[in-house]
Amino acid sequence: MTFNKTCALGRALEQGAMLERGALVTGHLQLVLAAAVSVLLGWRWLQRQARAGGRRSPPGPFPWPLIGNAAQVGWAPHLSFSRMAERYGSVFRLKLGSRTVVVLNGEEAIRQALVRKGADFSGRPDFASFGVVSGGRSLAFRSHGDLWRLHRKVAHSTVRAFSTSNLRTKKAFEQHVLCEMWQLIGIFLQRSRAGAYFDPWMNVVVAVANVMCAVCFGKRYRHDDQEFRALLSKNDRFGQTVGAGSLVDIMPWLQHFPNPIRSVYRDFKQLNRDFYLFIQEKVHRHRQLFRPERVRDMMDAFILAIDHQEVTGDTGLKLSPDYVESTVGDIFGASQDTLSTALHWVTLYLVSWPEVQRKVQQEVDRVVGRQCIPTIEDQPRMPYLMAFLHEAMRFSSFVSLTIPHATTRDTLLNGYHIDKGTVVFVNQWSVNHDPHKWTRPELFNPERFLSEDGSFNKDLGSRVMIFSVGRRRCIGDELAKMQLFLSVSLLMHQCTLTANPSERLTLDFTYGLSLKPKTFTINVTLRDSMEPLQAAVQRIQEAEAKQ
Ligand code: HEM
Repeated sequence: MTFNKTCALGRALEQGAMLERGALVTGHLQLVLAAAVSVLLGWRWLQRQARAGGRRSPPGPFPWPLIGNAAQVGWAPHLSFSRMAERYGSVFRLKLGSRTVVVLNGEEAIRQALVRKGADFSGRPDFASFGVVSGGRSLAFRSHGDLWRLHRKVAHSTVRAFSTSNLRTKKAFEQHVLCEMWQLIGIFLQRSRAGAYFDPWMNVVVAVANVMCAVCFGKRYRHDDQEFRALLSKNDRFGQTVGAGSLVDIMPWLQHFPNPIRSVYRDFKQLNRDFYLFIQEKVHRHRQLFRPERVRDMMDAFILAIDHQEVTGDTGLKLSPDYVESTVGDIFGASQDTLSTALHWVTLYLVSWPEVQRKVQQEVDRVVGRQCIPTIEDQPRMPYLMAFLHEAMRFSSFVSLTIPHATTRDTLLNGYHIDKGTVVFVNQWSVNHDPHKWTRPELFNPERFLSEDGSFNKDLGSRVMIFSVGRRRCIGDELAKMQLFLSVSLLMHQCTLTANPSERLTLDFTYGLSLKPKTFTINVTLRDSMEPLQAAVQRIQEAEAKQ
């Protein structure tokens, strides 16, 4: 027994000594490894410097092997980047996994890169996830080149032709918004019966998507259509995969063994397939009923331009027929996610600051009256509403970082050398919250956009950066502003929104390509009669029935 004990003790001591020796050896090994890694990094840095001909690359934090600076980016990359910019300057460099990333902060650096050096910064990274969107023919996620230029021209002119190009198209678009807002308000009132509070998110998404469905392929869906809701409910997962700082593309080795990132990417591929099939089915039916002399909607316009007129670019390149699907997919996807997120933030701000809501209602009543309904022509006479919408976009900066860019050639920015193919993150949030440009940017204050005479300060409004700038600037900015103006003016003319007193309202968000507010509930009451709105919708429906 004793022997055994001694033996056991002896073995334990021996094991202890071995462990200690092991620890010593491991300690030495760690030192040797650390030294080797440092030498390797130093050598690679020297090589890079030599390749850059001694030119300076942007400063930045020390990158760790394998993950680089991924741990420093955290849950809200735009906030981390703004903090890093205070230390390293408005142009700095990071390593995310295997990729070098240059981050641009503040208006000067961003305009310098995207506008003055637009050709050098208009590429997209060769990320695997970008190749999955719209069957690999996405306008938004593919890199620059002649085909992209032609694609963008066709898409941009068609979007304008069905929304903002003249008063007739504006009126046609306005009617789609009017019908959807009438439906949405009806549902809000139903869900608010007996003083109930409800989460407005999914109804807002369906209403916004329905406007784009009507414009793109002349169809709308019921709010309780489960298939449509399931399709739209995947917006978050899309944005989390393609948003700047997502781990899917910067650590491709994570795809080789089971882990949450691999599941996210598999989900992403599936949701892109589902979305593409949804659009493909609509295009198929449209092609069967297509008549060139009767262009019914945006989809017909793309079929006409791509299949029949075979538009060509300067270099003679053509878009193949499957660009109809990818273009409609891009426009439908890009618009419904961003616009529903914008309306969700607007709703949150209206219930968070009831005095702002009252001012909007007073202005709408003064300009429109209670017997008519707001129209797009009322916009110039509603400076407070315009100020509120611009403050909502500035304060939320809900597309905090644009879709990632990439350099198209070796280039110089602020005296720093940047290699061709470098990933570039554009921090729009830093522009909208720059304390040197905005007084107390952390406060929500629509009045900042009003001049002394009470008019809307357009110059200041144009300094809010949410649609990006330069060659990749959003092609739907005018449509988006028009839809937001019409939706909010109609909502405020008809209803009062109230926060749930048993809930603590928070301005926190979930990160992705667009920042989403956390769930909140509201109650909606009718201000007086819905008759003028009802009558306007009836007139539209009767006119449609006659066609
Ligand atoms: C409030 C609403 C919207 C916001 C905040 C917004 C914002 C943006 C941003 C930040 C980009 C990326 C620009 C860059 O990478 O530098 C973008 C691209 C794009 N947006 Fe929008 N967008 C909105 C609505 C729309 C709408 C309504 C449409 C379509 C009708 C649309 C279509 C597109 C397209 C096609 C691109 C890709 C452009 C390209 O890569 O060349 N967006 N948008």
